[in-house]
Amino acid sequence: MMLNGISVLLIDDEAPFVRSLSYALRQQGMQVTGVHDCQSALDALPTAHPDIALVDLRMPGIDGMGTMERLRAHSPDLPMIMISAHGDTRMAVQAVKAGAADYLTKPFELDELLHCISGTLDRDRLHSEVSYHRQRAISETGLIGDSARMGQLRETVARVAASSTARVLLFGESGTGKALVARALHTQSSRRDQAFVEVNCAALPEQLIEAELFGAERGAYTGAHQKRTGLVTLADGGTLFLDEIGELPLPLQAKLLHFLENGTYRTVGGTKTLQADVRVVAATNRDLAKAVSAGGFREDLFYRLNVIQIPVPPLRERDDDVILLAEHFAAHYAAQEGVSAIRLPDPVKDILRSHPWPGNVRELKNLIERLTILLPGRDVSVDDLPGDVQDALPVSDSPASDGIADQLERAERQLLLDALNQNGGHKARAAEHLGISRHALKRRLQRLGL
Ligand SMILES: Nc1ncnc2c1ncn2[C@@H]1O[C@H](COP(=O)(O)OP(=O)(O)OP(=O)(O)O)[C@@H](O)[C@H]1O
Repeated sequence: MMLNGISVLLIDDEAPFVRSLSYALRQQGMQVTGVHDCQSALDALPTAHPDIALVDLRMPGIDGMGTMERLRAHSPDLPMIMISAHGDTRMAVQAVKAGAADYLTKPFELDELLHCISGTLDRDRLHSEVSYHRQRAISETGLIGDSARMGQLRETVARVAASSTARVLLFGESGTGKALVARALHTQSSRRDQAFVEVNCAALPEQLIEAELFGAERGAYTGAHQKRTGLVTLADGGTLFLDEIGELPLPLQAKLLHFLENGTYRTVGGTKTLQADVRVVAATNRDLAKAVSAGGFREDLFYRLNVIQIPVPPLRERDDDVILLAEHFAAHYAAQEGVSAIRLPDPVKDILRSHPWPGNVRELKNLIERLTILLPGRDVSVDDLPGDVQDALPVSDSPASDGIADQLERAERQLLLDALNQNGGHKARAAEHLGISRHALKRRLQRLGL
C-alpha cells in the first residue's frame, strides 16, 4: 500500500508529539492535519478529507473514546487508530471493540505506525469508494445554469421535492449533475434535516454492497471485523440516493425491491427484521427500459423506482451555461488553490461552446481545475486545451495540418494533462500513473511549457 498522498488527521493534546509526528509523516509524503482536541478535529473534517485518523486516548475534556464517537457520527467510514499511553492497554482494547481499527502504545517506532496505517487502509480500500461518494455529496450543493433546460429542471425539482415520499428516477448522461439534483431534491423537501446518503451501486462487489446498504453483523463475511451500520439505517428519516442503479447486481435488486415494498430489511448475518423510512432517489446513465427487456434489470423494481422520471440534460443542450459554469469553476478553483483565476478569452469561449462535452459538467470542471493549476492567473490559449476539445474549432479556423513532431507533442501534452487530471493535479501520483519518475514528469511539463 502506497502511503504517499494519504491524508492523516492526528488528534493529540501534546503539542510536541503532534509536531514531531506530523513532521515524520510528512517526510513520508503524507498530508497531515494535526489538532489538539475533539472540536478542532471535527472542524478540520470538511477541509482535510482524512483517509485515516490517529486519536490519542487520553485527552482532557472529550477523551479519545468520545472523539471517536463524534468523528464516526460525521464520517462513518473514517478508519481510526487509537494511540494509548503505557498502562492504558485495557482502554485501547475497549476502543477497538467499539470500532477503532487498531491501536498503538506510546512510545512506538515510526515503522510500526506506518505498518499499522497501511494495514488498516488496505482493509478499508473497498469501502473508501463509498466514503468518497459521501464526501462529495456533503461538499457540493447548488445547481448553476440559467438556460431554459436548467430552468425547467429547477421547477421540476421544486415540485417533486414537495412530496417527500414519491420515488424519483433521474436519468441522463454521466457527469450531468444527477447527484446534485438528488441532493437538491433532499434539501428542498421536508426531510432536509435528516441524512442524505449517497451510494454508488457500481463501486462495490455484490457482497459488500449488500453489507454497505443494509449493514452486517460482526463476522458475517470474510473481512467483517466489526459490525457495520447499513446506509439504509443511516438514511432513516432522510433520503437514500442510489447512483448507477442500473449496475446493481440482480440478487440485490430483489432485496432492494423487498425493502421498497415493505420498508423492512435484514442485516447480512442478522436475524431481526428492521425498519427504515427513507425516500429513494435513483439515478442511471443507462437506458433502464432496455436493460429490463435484455433481462439485466428487474421489471418490477423498475416500476417501483420509476414513479417520477426527471431527465437531466447534457451540457451541450444548455446554451451558454457552459461559459457560466466555466467561470464559476475558475473562481472556485482559484479560491481553493489560493491563486488568481484563469482568464478565458473569446476564441477559447467559442471552442468551449462548440465542444460536445461527452463527459458533461464533470469534464468541464476537471478541465478548469487542471488549467487553474497549470496556468494560474493567466489567459488560457487555444493550445492549452486538450486535443479533443480543440477539435471543436470550426473547420475554417483550424490551423494548417501539423507535421509529425507537432502531432507527437500534442499527444504527449494530452497524455500528461489526462494523467494530471485523473490524479486531481497531484504530480507524484500522475507520474506513477504514467510509469515515469516525478523528475521526468516535471521536465516534460516544463518542455511543453505547461
Ligand atoms: N449545474 C451544475 N452546477 C454546478 N456544478 C455542477 C452542475 N452539474 C454538475 N456539477 C458538478 O459536476 C460534477 C459531476 O456532477 P454529478 O456527480 O452530479 O454528475 P452525475 O450525473 O451524478 O454523474 P455520474 O452519472 O457519472 O455519477 C460534480 O462535481 C458536480 O458538482
